[in-house]
Amino acid sequence: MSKVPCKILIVDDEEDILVAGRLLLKQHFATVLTTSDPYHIPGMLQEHGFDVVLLDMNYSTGATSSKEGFHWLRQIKNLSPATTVILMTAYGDIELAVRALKEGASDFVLKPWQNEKLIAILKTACQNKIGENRNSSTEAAVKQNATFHYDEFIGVSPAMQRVYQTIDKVAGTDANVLILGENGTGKEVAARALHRKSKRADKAFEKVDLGAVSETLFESELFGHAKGAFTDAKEDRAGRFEAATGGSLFLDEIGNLSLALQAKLLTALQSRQVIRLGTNKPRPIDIRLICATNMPLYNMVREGTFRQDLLYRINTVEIHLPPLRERREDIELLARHFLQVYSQKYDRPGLKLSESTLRRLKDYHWPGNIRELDHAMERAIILSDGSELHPDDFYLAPNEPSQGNQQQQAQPSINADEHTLESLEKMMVQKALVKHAGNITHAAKELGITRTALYRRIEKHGL
Ligand SMILES: Nc1ncnc2c1ncn2[C@@H]1O[C@H](COP(=O)(O)OP(=O)(O)OP(=O)(O)O)[C@@H](O)[C@H]1O
Repeated sequence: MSKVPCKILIVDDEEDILVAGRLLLKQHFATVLTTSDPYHIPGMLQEHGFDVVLLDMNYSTGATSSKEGFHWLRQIKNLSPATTVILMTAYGDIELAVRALKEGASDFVLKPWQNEKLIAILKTACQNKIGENRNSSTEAAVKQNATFHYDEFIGVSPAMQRVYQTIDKVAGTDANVLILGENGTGKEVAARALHRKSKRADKAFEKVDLGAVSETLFESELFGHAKGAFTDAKEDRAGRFEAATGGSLFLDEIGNLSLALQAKLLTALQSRQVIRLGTNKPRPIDIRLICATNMPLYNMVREGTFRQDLLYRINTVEIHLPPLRERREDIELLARHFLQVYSQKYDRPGLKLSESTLRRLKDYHWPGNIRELDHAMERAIILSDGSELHPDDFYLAPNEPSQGNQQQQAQPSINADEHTLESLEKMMVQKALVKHAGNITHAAKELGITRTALYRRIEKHGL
């Protein structure tokens, strides 16, 4: 009996179902893969480009609300619109199944299934696919599909799927969210996604970089001031809390706040009101608070540099953004995304990544995470010649046994006796660039020189 040339994925958290399904379907269809972890769906879709996904509706033990099934149904339709989804539901879930059909599922089977019926449903689905795919394989369509996006995130790794699901769950609530992750992992992207998916989406998203607000301006910046409250206060001004009314307030770099300012922020959050400097009128605040930091807040609480009560106020829900080196399956997707963006920007159509470049990018430890990959791709595209990017076009530091940028990386020490002034300067510049993942502003700040002076030195030393 010849098998139907169709690729099927079965997703169910019960191993017995997967084994039974695989044994049955392999007799009739060319490719049958299974997974018990729905977080692997996006990665598997990208790799194999399935024609049909047979999807269970409930996952966490005992869950029967089918919420998860709907989440994964939407993910599949978003990532790979050409893939047919057939749902598996228990008897009694018919209403849910009907809702799922409206949301894009093609059909449903009742569990426990009848073998002939399941095969018939899948054959019909596959035959329809074969008709549709005569000219283009689903795999190619999936690979070319630029919609491996969740909001503005690119990434199919299970680690990122967990992040997307948390954002989906929490966005509709007013819970305070704390986003943790190394530099450049996408904390601001996550904060904006939370806002866009919330019921506050049509109101302001106010971002305050607490690392850049001075002690003296903190209160006026956050709570506002009245005319004449201090020398430069020429007129009444609302602070960021008020500006964010009805919307979201994103406090970035919250780990950089001094203890004195932490106390002021906590008071405002506890009382849910602010008082503009130079006035005594409390104004109620109506904001959704999102905070972010790359600092180890829990350690800081232990060391006494971050208030525990403030931490508990801001961390109702925590989102941890994994470093890029812990989700290597996303590197190629991101690299291709930036290739597309910058080859368009710099008018280099048709530019490709060589196989050896891809290998190098996937092996690298990316201490500056996605921001570093973004900059590395842009720089390589600007500096490269020819139609392909090669490993030499990238300025990447040697891989270190790094734990990333949350703890300071061990930098090779420099023995001044062994070098000339010139070579020392080159090494210092190099070291600062690596530490700050090519970020000129930060590297210049660390070196105590201006950005222009740093650019001059980069050019001088051919870096
Ligand atoms: N998953 C992703 N897909 C595509 N682009 C991303 C993703 N994550 C981050 N980026 C991009 O990487 C850059 C850094 O992201 P972002 O500013 O959100 O990081 P961050 O964690 O807030 O960094 P920092 O701690 O330095 O403020 C941005 O240009 C952002 O658009």
